Amino acid sequence: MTVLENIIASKQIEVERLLQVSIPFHAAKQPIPFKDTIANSSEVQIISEIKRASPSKGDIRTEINPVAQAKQYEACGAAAISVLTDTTFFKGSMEDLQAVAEAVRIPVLCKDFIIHPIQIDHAKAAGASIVLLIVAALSKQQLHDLYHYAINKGLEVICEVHQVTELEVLLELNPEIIGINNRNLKTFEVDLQTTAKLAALIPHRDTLIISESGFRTRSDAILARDAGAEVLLIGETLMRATNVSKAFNELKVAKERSTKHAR
Ligand SMILES: O=P(O)(O)OC[C@@H](O)[C@@H](O)c1c[nH]c2ccccc12
Repeated sequence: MTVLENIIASKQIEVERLLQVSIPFHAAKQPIPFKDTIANSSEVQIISEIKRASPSKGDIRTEINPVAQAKQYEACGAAAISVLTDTTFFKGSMEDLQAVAEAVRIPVLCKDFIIHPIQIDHAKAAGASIVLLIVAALSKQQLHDLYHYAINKGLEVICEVHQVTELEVLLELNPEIIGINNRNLKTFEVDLQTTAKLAALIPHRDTLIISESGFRTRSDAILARDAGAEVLLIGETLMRATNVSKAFNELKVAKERSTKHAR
């Protein structure tokens, strides 16, 4: 069994449980726009992640105060905050997301392995503005159904791909936002070239491309920018940083790139 298969099996049990209980959250705020705020910026934007632990890295910072960390991200100029809400594998929770969403004025992404609409209901009720759908974790039908379910709830959706075959399935949906994960969720291998490889196959100029995972240095950020990413999703490097704003600014690059790379 791959890690992804393992996680999905645990999500199936979690969904059974969620279907038995009433939703414990009632977000006061409406979703906050994300994609439309990116277009006018002159810099590559950053989605900063609250990630206490992961199956690939083990404990990162389990004791973190997610609200204090998120407020630092917001002060740095993050475009959005991603909160890992899976407990079993990432030591996060929907309570983390709810606390963060209440404390910041920027959109919050529910970072989880969504396989059922009930998870989208919980994410929205906890205050998420964006949800993630991982193409590798879903059938084509599930992907279509969950995508439209979330959009109809007024949420924005980041559809995540890692392989060409996943991208081909996804493009039929004509999604507004595509997340290219540089990390293979089945092997945990990270290859920053994944973004360039897949971005070159995305035909619509107005599709927002987010490059996800593995960013440590400024040259990593430049590589993704030159491949066509307008947003970077960064977790571990910011979680481990002793000086968050210094680490953030290191990874913040101008949008401008040489014309030979332009899509
Ligand atoms: O910590 P990193 O390498 O900066 O990665 C962040 C983010 O991209 C990663 O957490 C992630 C991307 N897609 C996911 C899907 C599920 C869980 C986690 C992820």
